[in-house]
Amino acid sequence: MSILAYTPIRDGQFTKLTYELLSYGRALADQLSTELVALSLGKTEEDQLKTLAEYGADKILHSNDDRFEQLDNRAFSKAISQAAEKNEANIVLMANDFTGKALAPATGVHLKAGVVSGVIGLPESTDPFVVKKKVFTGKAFARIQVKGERKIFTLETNSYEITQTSKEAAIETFEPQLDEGDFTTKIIEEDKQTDKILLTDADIVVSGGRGMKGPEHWQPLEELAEVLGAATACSRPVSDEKWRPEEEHVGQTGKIIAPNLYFALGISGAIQHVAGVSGSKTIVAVNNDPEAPIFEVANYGIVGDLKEVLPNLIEAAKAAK
Ligand SMILES: Cc1cc2nc3c(=O)[nH]c(=O)nc-3n(C[C@H](O)[C@H](O)[C@H](O)COP(=O)(O)OP(=O)(O)OC[C@H]3O[C@@H](n4cnc5c(N)ncnc54)[C@H](O)[C@@H]3O)c2cc1C
Repeated sequence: MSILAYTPIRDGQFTKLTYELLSYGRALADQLSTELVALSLGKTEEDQLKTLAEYGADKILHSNDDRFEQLDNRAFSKAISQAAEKNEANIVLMANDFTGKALAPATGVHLKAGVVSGVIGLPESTDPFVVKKKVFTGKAFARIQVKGERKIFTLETNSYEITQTSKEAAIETFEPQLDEGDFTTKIIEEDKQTDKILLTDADIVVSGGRGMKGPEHWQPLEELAEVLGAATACSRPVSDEKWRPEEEHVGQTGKIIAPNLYFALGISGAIQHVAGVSGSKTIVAVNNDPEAPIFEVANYGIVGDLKEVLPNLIEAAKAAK
């Protein structure tokens, strides 16, 4: 038996979540006294592939097939299943990003595996096999027993510490058996909305709420984002009022994000907003109301008026650079 971790590549790089996934996979493999196999599909530089070992992989499988250039649910899930079968992997790990969310159910069908999405830690027990995930927009936990022999877990962002080692591992070529009919998706044209940092990929996000008082006051928020190399976001009323574009809206009905650092500026912290940002590693809130609910979820809170606090934050960020 082994554990297979599917490690998606984006713009030629593995993401932070990939390294969290491998660190998690390493700990799970140690717990089960088995080996961790990393699988990469599509063109990837050897230097990048080698990093997979540094974060815990015992073996790296790589397919250089051009056809893996864009995500295709059918072809990718079939390839992952074949890799799992070839390596007798009873556990398949994926990131709980758009790739894992798309591929885990289809791979589950191929492998007849039990699928749990958004797992937040190592199994609480392995006999029976019980994993934990957040439910009800992060207000409660569920412990889920997976009964089947084969299991697929997608790991929630920011739920496992990255551990780097000086390990090395062999890179093996993997050639899945796929025919043209397995590639069902063809991207004809890409029309990028913005060349700014993508909100869902951003490491740092600076977000504004109704406390910003109007679209004409957004310049300092954008300046802070620029100094920090951050993406900008907003609460729902802000996008409803057209102060900011709809694609910046985060929360239950907007984008779900999990950056390393989230600034909530003039955001009250309503449950529907927090549902979209609670996966953030660190939340910094600025609000002039000390009773604002955002302070219940914030790691750092500043009680004060944004007119005074924001220029100081910008200066501090510039100084830190
Ligand atoms: C079904 C449903 C789905 C929803 N989905 C979402 C969602 O996806 N995302 C979302 O964001 N909301 C969502 N909402 C709305 C949500 O309930 C809140 O109404 C909304 O998040 C509040 O936005 P806000 O914090 O920007 O505004 P407010 O609640 O008005 O808060 C503004 C905050 O700014 C502070 N403030 C004011 N002036 C200053 C100042 N000068 N300096 C510092 N602080 C100041 C105030 O103290 C206050 O805490 C949803 C609601 C429903 C019913």
